[in-house]
Amino acid sequence: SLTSKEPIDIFTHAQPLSFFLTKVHGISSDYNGAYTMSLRDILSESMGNLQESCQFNYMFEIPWLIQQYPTSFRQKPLLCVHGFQGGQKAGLEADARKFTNIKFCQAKLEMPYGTHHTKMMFLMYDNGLRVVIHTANLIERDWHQKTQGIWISPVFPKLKSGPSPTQGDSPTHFKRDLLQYVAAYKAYQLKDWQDHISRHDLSSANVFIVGSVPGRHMAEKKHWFGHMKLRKLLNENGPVKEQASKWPVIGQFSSIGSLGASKENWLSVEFLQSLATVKGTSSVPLAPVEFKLIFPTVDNVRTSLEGYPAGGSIPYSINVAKKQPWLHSYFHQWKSEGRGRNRAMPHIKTYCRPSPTWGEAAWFLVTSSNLSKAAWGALEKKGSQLMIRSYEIGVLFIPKYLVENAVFKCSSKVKEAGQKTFVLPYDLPPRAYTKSDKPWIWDIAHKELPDSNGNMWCPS
Ligand SMILES: O=C(O)c1cnc2c(C(=O)O)cccc2c1O
Repeated sequence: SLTSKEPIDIFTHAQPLSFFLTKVHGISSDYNGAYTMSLRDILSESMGNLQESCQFNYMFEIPWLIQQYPTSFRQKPLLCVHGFQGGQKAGLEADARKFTNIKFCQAKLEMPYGTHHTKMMFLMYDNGLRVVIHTANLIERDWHQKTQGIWISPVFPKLKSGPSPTQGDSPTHFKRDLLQYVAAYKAYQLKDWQDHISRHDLSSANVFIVGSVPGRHMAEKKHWFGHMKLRKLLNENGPVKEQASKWPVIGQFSSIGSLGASKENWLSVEFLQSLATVKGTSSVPLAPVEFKLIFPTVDNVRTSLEGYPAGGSIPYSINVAKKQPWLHSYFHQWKSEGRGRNRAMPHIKTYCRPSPTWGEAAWFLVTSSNLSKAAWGALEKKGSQLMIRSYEIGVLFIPKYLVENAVFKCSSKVKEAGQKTFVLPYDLPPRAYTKSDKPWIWDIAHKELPDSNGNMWCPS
């Protein structure tokens, strides 16, 4: 049906949810059709006649990136927004030396241990502006055999009435929040893109922005970013208590930070309180809410398409893991039978609130944010300020802005999905670790069993 169609047809078929996974090399074409895109697809002529673009990301392979643009677009102005400093910054600029159309913007990172994780594209066409928010680095390995998530906006037409921060906003305040996010860089190289955004009509945007910007955010700013923005959005637009207060919460990610000596330090109180927020309250959930975490096992990585090298993009370090053994009892395996991606290791990060029967969801978030305080923020000074170290961005899907129901019908079984089904990246219910399963840790040896290429993992 859709496997041979142009990218724009794949895009249209996936409306209004517009949530995609990246195509994966080495799996059946049945799972690389509907609801999947490659970077070449996203940048293709069928999606729009590109004039200039802006790529926010963490890692860039410049020659490979340029190759993903159609030949006719490779000389168009391209701004790359990164967080690199010193030698890494010099290396990036050297790689782009021969591409005179490429400029750089170095995002300021004033908080120690912060990174520029945000993965977003601004695509300016001759007929409007498209925004893409996703989870993949701009390196070939991230688009080859991993599971990555992508949200693609409609083409936002130009406002007839000239630039406006408020005209052309959506019921989800997408324009206001995107401008607020970009403004936080305080970077002169982004001024033209801030102007482009303000000159367009984003009223058709049907998702909420959940971004993170480094800093100590206090007073009203405390709810502008990180998990406190999610708490505010769920307080205003989440499921009602009567319906979902007993529903589980799922977190799925590809890296983990230091979360403290026990769950109460951050995960099960501050963070879960935000994820479990229902409309009208954000007090600690009445009945304890089940929190299930999906993170690859050593065996998931070993038997993956890439083998142990997949673990090179799953940077959970032994020095962090050994401090939080309590965390591993929350863990579930990576399973994606429905999407044909059991062996395509996750670099996608998602959070959602499914029903106990697993066929519905009250909300779904796809984001660059892993399970870390650096990404989501940690409350300080008796909860009066939220300290965030990194730049992150994601989009929150709320049913009433997308379908005629109060909940999403959800499934990973892409072959059975109806038009209004939220097609998930992984199977529900999540499958718990077995007694012998261990979480993937990237900086210890794994040499009991060879991987799918017959190799062992011996990091030095
Ligand atoms: O997608 C990203 O933003 C991102 C950031 N950092 C890393 C690291 C690291 O920071 O050591 C190691 C391996 C993969 C990633 C990665 O994929």
